[in-house]
Amino acid sequence: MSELFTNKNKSGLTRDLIEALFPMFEEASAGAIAVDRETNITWINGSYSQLLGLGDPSQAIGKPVRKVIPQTRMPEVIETGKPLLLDIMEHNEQQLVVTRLPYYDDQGGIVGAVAFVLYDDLQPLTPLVSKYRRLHRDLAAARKALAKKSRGTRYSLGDFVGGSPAALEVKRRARLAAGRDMPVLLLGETGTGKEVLAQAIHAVSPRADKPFVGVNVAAVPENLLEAEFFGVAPGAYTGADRRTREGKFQLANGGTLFLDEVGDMPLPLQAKLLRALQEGEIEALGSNKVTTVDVRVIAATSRNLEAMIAEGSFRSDLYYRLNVLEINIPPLRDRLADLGVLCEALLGEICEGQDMRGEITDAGVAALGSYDWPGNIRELRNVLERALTMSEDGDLLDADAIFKVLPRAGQRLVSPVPARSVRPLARIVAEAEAQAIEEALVTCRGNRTKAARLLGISRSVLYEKLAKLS
Ligand SMILES: Nc1ncnc2c1ncn2[C@@H]1O[C@H](COP(=O)(O)OP(=O)(O)OP(=O)(O)O)[C@@H](O)[C@H]1O
Repeated sequence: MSELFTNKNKSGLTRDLIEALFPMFEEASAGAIAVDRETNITWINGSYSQLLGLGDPSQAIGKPVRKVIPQTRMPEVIETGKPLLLDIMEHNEQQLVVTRLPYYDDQGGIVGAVAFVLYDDLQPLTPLVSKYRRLHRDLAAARKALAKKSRGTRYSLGDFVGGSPAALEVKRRARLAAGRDMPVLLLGETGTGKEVLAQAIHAVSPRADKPFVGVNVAAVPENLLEAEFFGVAPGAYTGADRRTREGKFQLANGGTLFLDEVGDMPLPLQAKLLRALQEGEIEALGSNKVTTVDVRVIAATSRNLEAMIAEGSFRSDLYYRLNVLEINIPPLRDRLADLGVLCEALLGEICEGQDMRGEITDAGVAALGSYDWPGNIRELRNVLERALTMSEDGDLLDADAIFKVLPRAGQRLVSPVPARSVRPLARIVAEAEAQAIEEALVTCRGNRTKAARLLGISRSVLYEKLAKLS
């Protein structure tokens, strides 16, 4: 086998192949040309000279190929002895797909090169080129998503949509917070974007390439909170788990810890949290070893912490520790000017990857402005999603489409169930539950603790159900 590839045989094989394939290539290609060792043209066929606008092909013979085709890479093929199997060459604003091959004498020395123009128009390659572009785009999007994921965040400051003076002030303060390594307290009703903002602050802070770890205080049962925050030493609980379990503080080490619904933290744990923040030290449950942690805390709440301090349910020293830089996120009803851009962004998100247009008329936006949005932007997203689902007008939402789904005082939205239709019981129960939760949240203006009480369930069960719903 290896003798086949000695220089002599290789050159013989190449010549044989060239002789056999040449007429076929010449016929099928849009042009062909040959040069000698000095890169002077020795032959050019009629179609190539026509393509190059030469008129009489014989005029080109003997001329250096670069004089006739300035962009050619034939000299490179002669110099390296390596073929250029696929290349795109520009000539007179035209893009030509070319292949260039060296050819040898019987001693294996290069005597020249031959080139074929495979396509003089990229049209036949359009499916390939667009597939390549699409893959390239997908790759860039996947890389971006991966980078965000490895930081632990999904949002950046651009995701906090809004151009009203109130929204711009929020973004200004968020940028300020990002540049300073200090605790931040985010205040705002449910669904106003506290988590969006916390992630965005982390993503533009010097800790961006370190973890972002979030914990929703209200969603964790009270007896598990300490372990959730500070971890568990091996053997802390008799029997079962003998491994170390890291808490959120350890997981966030070097990065940012987001304490959502910090107002729901029980008093005994508030004291431990204060110590962790003051000393930068934590103690895992069942351990007597103190570990140092370096964590930047961003806390958020929809509750009135000052009123809680007055009634004795929140420690004032913890409040001052958390509230070094405060950002108040206004409710949607106080920045209705942002409805238009928010609709555009949310409809874009909802329709992404689906065959839906998702647009809203000015009258549709004005209709949204008639409501007071206790669930804020989360509720706006739900309303738009529902309007699109029920839309009969090619996904263009007008005022009628909005009024059909907009909750009204005393009349909550009921999904249109065709009369007498029988559906699986589990689905009916799930829908009734979702509706009851929504009603409770609206009645309590988004206050989840009150809503849970109204529904007769614990806060953590309510959070579990909300997580499933979203
Ligand atoms: N300014 C904004 N621009 C675009 N989307 C937003 C904005 N604010 C919130 N959202 C969207 O609204 C939803 C709720 O946001 P987020 O979870 O950040 O609110 P929150 O204030 O933390 O709510 P909660 O207090 O109930 O946890 C998310 O889907 C988020 O993407």
